[in-house]
Amino acid sequence: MNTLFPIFVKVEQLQLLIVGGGYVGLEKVTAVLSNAPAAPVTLVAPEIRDEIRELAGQYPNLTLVTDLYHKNYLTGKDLVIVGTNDKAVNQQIQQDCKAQKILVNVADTPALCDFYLSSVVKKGDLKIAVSTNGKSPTFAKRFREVLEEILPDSLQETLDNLTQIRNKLKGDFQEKLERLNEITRVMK
Ligand SMILES: C[C@@]1(CC(=O)O)c2cc3[nH]c(cc4nc(cc5[nH]c(cc(n2)[C@H]1CCC(=O)O)[C@@](C)(CC(=O)O)[C@@H]5CCC(=O)O)C(CC(=O)O)=C4CCC(=O)O)c(CCC(=O)O)c3CC(=O)O
Ligand SMILES: NC(=O)C1=CN([C@@H]2O[C@H](COP(=O)(O)OP(=O)(O)OC[C@H]3O[C@@H](n4cnc5c(N)ncnc54)[C@H](O)[C@@H]3O)[C@@H](O)[C@H]2O)C=CC1
Repeated sequence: MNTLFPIFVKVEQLQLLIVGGGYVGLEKVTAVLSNAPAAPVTLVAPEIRDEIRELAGQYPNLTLVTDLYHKNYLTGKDLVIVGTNDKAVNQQIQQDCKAQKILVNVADTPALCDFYLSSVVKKGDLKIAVSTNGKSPTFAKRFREVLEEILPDSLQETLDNLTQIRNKLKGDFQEKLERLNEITRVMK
């Protein structure tokens, strides 16, 4: 059974730390910024890939720190993603986060993760997160591609129209709910 509880996080109002500046660091920072371009992100690692440095040029909210991890870097952080190539360091960071009740993801060790990243399908305001419970990230990626392909671009227009109707509808909650259910019945 997949017991993960999906939520959509307002990461733009949280402080995120990424530890590790290699391929995994790049993948994770790209995933975050492609969803939330203004999210405040700090990335710390002694060696940081050029692609990440280029991103920092594009995103003023991405702060790079060329240093080894130290517990002090957790101060003020809400979420941490760990992706160094040193298992012992990854484990230490996870323990430090748990001690401070900071939610942590250790990319290559599912057992040490409080949360997983997902494959994200985006069509305007519609966002669908795909999880395989850690079973196959590649399946999640492929399924994202399938959904992106089949969902029409006109979805945004539908959402905008529904928002207008939603804002115009008078009456109590129950009446509005019934009307909106009626209008969207065509989707079934
Ligand atoms: C548990 C989880 C924790 C987490 O990272 O949050 C995790 C763990 C691991 N990933 C590994 C490998 C790969 N990960 C990807 C890709 C993605 N991985 C992502 C999420 C997750 N990966 C979480 C579970 C998500 C779920 O439930 O499905 C995605 C969805 C989101 C993102 O990272 O942004 C993103 C696709 C984004 C997209 O394109 O849509 C690819 C493919 C590729 O890069 O093309 C490969 C190589 C092929 C393969 O192995 O499948 C390894 C082995 C490492 C090793 O061998 O050393 C582990 C560790 C382990 O499984 O033990
Ligand atoms: N979850 C996932 O999607 C995947 C996970 N992995 C695993 O993740 C790990 C990292 O992979 P890559 O990014 O490809 O490695 P990499 O070698 O490209 O980068 C490692 C990074 O960790 C940094 N680092 C090392 N010690 C550190 C410390 N004490 N403090 C801060 N930063 C430190 C290095 O400076 C470098 O930036 C590997 O163990 C790999 O097996 C690999 C592929 C996919």
